[in-house]
Amino acid sequence: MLSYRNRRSDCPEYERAPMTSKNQTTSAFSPSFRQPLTLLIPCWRRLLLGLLMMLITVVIQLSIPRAIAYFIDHAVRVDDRDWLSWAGWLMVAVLVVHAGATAMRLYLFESAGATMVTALRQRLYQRLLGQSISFYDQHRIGDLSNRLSADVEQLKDTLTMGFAIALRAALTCVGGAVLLLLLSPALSLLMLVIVPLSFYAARFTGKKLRGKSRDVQQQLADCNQLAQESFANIRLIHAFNQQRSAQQRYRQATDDAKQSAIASSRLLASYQGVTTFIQYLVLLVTLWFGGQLVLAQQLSIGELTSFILYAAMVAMSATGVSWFWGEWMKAMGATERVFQLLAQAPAQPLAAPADDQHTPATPISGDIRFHNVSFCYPSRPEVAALTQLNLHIKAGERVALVGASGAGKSTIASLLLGFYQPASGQIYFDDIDAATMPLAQRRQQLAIVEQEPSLFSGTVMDNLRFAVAASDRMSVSDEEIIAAAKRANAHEFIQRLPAGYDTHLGDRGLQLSGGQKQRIAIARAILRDARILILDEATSALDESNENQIQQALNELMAGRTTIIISHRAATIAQAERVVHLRAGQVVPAT
Ligand SMILES: Nc1ncnc2c1ncn2[C@@H]1O[C@H](COP(=O)(O)OP(=O)(O)OP(=O)(O)O)[C@@H](O)[C@H]1O
Repeated sequence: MLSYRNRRSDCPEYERAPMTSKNQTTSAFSPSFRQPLTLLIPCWRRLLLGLLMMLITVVIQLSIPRAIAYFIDHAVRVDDRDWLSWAGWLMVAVLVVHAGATAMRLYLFESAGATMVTALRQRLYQRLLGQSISFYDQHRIGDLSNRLSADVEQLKDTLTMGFAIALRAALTCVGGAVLLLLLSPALSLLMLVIVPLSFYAARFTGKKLRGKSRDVQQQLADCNQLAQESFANIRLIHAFNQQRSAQQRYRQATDDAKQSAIASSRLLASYQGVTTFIQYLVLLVTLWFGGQLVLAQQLSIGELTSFILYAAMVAMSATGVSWFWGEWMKAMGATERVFQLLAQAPAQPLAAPADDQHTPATPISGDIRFHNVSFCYPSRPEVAALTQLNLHIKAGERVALVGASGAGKSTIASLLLGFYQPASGQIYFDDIDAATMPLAQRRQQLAIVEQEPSLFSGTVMDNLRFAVAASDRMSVSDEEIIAAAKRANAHEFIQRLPAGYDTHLGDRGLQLSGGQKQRIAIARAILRDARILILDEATSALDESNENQIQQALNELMAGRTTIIISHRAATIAQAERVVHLRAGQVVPAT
């Protein structure tokens, strides 16, 4: 007899999902600069128009100091009131254009951000759905949902508004620098020394920020995971009086995240301090040196005024560009895992290819054969769940799988459903090697009633329709759904719900009892009308009063189908024509 301890497997080293897990906060994966920019492609029209608006505002902004210089040096010296009011109206008109272009620019960039973030979320969600079940065995749900929410949002802010602000700052910086050179090359040289300092400070801080931001994001994901787990297990927490310890764990996790966020803010604050100092230093030096030039009559007061305004503009824009560098680094650190996930190929052949979904399955009679199948779960490669298992279930046969907990009963169901692939050996459906069958087609032949059926938030009708929404029977009428519910003995209790079939089931279907959920699951299996039926502890939540009713429904469901019954209940096992005993991942030979 094999014991668990010596159930070591000859399973190959599984390829682990590359995404970092809880304790790995650093990753070798690093998105290129271009990668995030490709996300902007779907909204390029809006962005282009936004850039045009930005160009208008930059040109206006750059022309203001020159206009002021002209005003000081010429206009106020001539006593021409008509000219003054004409100039006033012109300025109002320019300001209106400036305000309009600013509003348009903001709207265009914000809406482009919303478009980008939606497209990214959809892509990421699709990628996640396409991963194998073993991927989910190895990743925490809280972590993944954080990628979809907080990480994506962070990228949006940087890529759209942040990018726009930086671009405007860069344009202003370059334009201002050219105008400064034209005004006074001597004074401009001073700027050449000081401005690069602010870029250097940005580069230095940016690198550090990237790492810190990645840590913050990971710690936030940890908090999210903790909260999700607590909410999902809220009954257990209350039953065991563990509210205080749950609170402590959450406090600890959020305090850790706070510490990292504070460290990040400290870095950012010091950087802001340094750049602000550089900014004002530029102004002071310009003022002092410019004053000398005015005294030497090499510069007019108007020119000095406009020079100072340009110098301030250039210094501020340089800070803006370098600020963006910091933000970019932060966003890259925070979203490394988003790009890691996007780069992760869907798990073929485990994932259902999209166009397979609608291809009708080649009908099979329901004959199943496991030939020398060995398997270990990718998250536990050191333990064999099945070892050289041989099992033949004839079409239409009703077989019960029994055995101690951990013997491998549910694993057989998971392999049939193609959640995992055998490490060695073959599974045949009607002599067709399952490995050669498109996964979606294989699944069309199977229906499962689980021990703890999952219900989605939505109406009862939605939850029933879910069984066939994307299968070979593309649509079913409400009447067919109600007929299935009647056959599953679910119709009566559904009718008693506040809005009948239109009653909204809460998160995870909490409003229903275990037995009611199982009847919904049976109705789903009836709707699927598959050749092979798997009942995984399907009657575990039934009391004696409704057991007979359910059993009737199940008998009708099982008629003419290959049925695999996984159960510990003698009454359920008695429904089988043959009982297969499993022990330590193998079939126990009949004595
Ligand atoms: N998702 C998983 N990841 C890693 N190991 C798993 C996973 N599911 C099951 N196992 C392990 O595989 C072995 C077989 O488990 P399986 O769930 O098939 O047993 P079972 O006979 O259905 O047990 P039970 O009657 O308790 O449901 C056990 O050692 C179990 O710990």
